[in-house]
Amino acid sequence: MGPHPAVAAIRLAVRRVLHDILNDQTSRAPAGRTAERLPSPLVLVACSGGADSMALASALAFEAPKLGVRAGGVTVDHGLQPGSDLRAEEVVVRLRELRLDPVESVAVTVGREGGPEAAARDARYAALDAAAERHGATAILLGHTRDDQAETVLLGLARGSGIRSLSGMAAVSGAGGRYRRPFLHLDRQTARKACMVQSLPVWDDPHNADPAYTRSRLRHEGLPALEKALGKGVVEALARTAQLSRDDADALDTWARQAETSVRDAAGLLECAKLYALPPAVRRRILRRAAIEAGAPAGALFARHIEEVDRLITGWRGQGAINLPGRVVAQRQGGRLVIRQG
Ligand SMILES: Nc1ncnc2c1ncn2[C@@H]1O[C@H](COP(=O)(O)OP(=O)(O)OP(=O)(O)O)[C@@H](O)[C@H]1O
Repeated sequence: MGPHPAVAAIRLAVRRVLHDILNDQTSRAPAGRTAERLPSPLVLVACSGGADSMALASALAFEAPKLGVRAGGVTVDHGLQPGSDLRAEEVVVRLRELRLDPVESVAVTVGREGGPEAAARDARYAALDAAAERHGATAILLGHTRDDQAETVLLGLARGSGIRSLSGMAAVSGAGGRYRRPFLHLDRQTARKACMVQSLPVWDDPHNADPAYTRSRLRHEGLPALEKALGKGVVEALARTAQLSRDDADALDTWARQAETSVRDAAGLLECAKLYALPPAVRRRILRRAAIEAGAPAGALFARHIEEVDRLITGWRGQGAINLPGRVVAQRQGGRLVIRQG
């Protein structure tokens, strides 16, 4: 008898990603080095001890040896709750029980910038990056599920900042494609079930149920209300929206990069008449890139800033300079758009 369907599903998802990692390694290898002669790659699982990442750890532990991949694990102690260090040690024990090696717990200090969720995320990714460097890991697996993806799309929708923010999380991201999300097409229930049938103890993060956090409210109130109103398929539809939006956003980014050279004059200044002729989605991307290049921090540059700069092109009536974050100033001068740090 084969494994339980939930266990089969998590293993298949991880197997596919391990194959991708091995293929990438082969295609990047110097000419003449065959797969047999390449060092066995190390893949780490980022594990909070929650159901999603415990399921991921168990599937990695099962699949990696069969493919000649070394498998390890990292848990990050955010230090946000009393006893979080003990819990991290427990996660370490559970990962070792799965025969992952190396396994480590990393303590981080969470700052305040961008709010509690963003600050914890920044600290976590910095620690995971450092762990990957320290151990020479080829990839780090994250346990984000289809449900997490649906939540991310809704958060992007509420921000109202275009299809890039609707495109959610990428299956592959980070420096050199370091981060992989094998469960992005799998629902949270499957991961939880896989832990249950394998008798894997899981830890439920109290933050996940804390209504003080936006994502938690969305998970426990927003999405259930949407499912009630629109039907059960809404999570899947939102995740599909993410994929379609990502493809569209990538295409528009490419278009904007190509168009950018043709709207600059010999001195490299942006020509307003040529910008005017472009579709708004392409033009706004060029304006955003120009503002970031001039020194505006990407995270502080909102759609309303770009819309204002855009009006210098499409709604010109002699208005003055526009102030952007990072002391960047955009102004129209003799048919040219000048964006620079003031
Ligand atoms: N403290 C942590 N240490 C290591 N990795 C983490 C930690 N917290 C989150 N991660 C990684 O990020 C992924 C997403 O975490 P997040 O807390 O957003 O989602 P989740 O649905 O609660 O996941 P999980 O059930 O695995 O805790 C996790 O699956 C895990 O891979």
